[in-house]
Amino acid sequence: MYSFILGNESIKMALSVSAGGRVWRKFFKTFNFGPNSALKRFPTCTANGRLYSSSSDNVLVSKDEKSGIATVRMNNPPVNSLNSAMLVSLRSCFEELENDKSCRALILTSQKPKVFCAGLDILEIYRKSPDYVAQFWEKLQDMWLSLYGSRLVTMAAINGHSPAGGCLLSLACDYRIMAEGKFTIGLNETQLDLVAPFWLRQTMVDVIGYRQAEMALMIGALYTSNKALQLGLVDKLAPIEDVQTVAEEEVKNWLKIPDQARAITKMASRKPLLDELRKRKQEDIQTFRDETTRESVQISIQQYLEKLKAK
Ligand SMILES: CCCCC/C=C\CCCC/C=C/C(=O)SCCNC(=O)CCNC(=O)[C@H](O)C(C)(C)COP(=O)(O)OP(=O)(O)OC[C@H]1O[C@@H](n2cnc3c(N)ncnc32)[C@H](O)[C@@H]1OP(=O)(O)O
Repeated sequence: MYSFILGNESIKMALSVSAGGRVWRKFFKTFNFGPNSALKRFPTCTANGRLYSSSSDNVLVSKDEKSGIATVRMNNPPVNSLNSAMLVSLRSCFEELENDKSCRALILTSQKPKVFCAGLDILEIYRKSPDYVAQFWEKLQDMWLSLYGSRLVTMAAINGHSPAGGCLLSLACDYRIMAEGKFTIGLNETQLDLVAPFWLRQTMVDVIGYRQAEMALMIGALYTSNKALQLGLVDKLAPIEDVQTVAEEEVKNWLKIPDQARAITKMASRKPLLDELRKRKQEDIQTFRDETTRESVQISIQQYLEKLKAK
């Protein structure tokens, strides 16, 4: 019964051979997984289970065939900022791993230690047309839906700074291990005169609780690793050179839990937010487009860029 969750077809197969099939059937009927749900997609992986077709090298993927643990390394120098190409590569990589029946877990990390991800590429929202920023935002939504809604064990191995969109990626994972030291993490959007969208704010609330999230979001706080651990924003700290090894050990513990029960439990708790974004996708795109192209916001972004360059 507790076989891999590969998509709708294998779930149906598992149900038909299972004595407890009725229970699971009722579960899936009750939760009515939507069209983008990882649990509904049909697997398309090749015979050897590898289908990593990214045409660029901004995302590097390696997979241990024995354990089924894939490591996804962001590789967009100098700071892994999330531009359109990066968002598309990440999404396609997450989806390919999702559909790879031999993959059970994903570790997300940076190829360049000291910076996990600097967040959205600010240049993608600076003096761009409304249509361009709308398309950019949709790419972010789609990437997030694929990571947050993944059946896999997802672990962020945060080997450096992780502001804004870096924190968004981390919060979309199941567990976060961060490098000790001077590195920071948080949702600092308000410092750029931006407002984090409802789905991102909600993940912060879900992870650190209402009061702390409300405060952190309002002041756009960036926390050191120690403070982030104290708040529960990350789950564990490790010396920077050990972050990957600690992540692999932690994943192995998680993989002792039967995949199906773990993934269904995860989906049951994440489905409301996934559905809410799917339902309000266009409204969310419009808000982003209208907000970011406002002249006052463009001036704030320009000032922020100048501050970054002058650093
Ligand atoms: C309901 C309302 C809806 C409205 C919604 C509106 C907005 C929603 C936003 C939602 C979510 C996400 C937002 C974001 O992610 S915004 C981006 C925020 N990111 C940051 O604030 C981080 C900025 N970067 C840094 O703090 C540092 O670069 C660092 C990550 C700590 C790394 O430091 P260091 O290693 O010293 O590198 P440098 O600072 O020297 O940077 C190297 C070059 O990279 C450029 N850079 C850095 N970050 C970015 C970025 N995010 N985008 C574009 N470019 C970036 C930096 O300027 C340097 O360029 P140079 O070499 O040409 O000088």
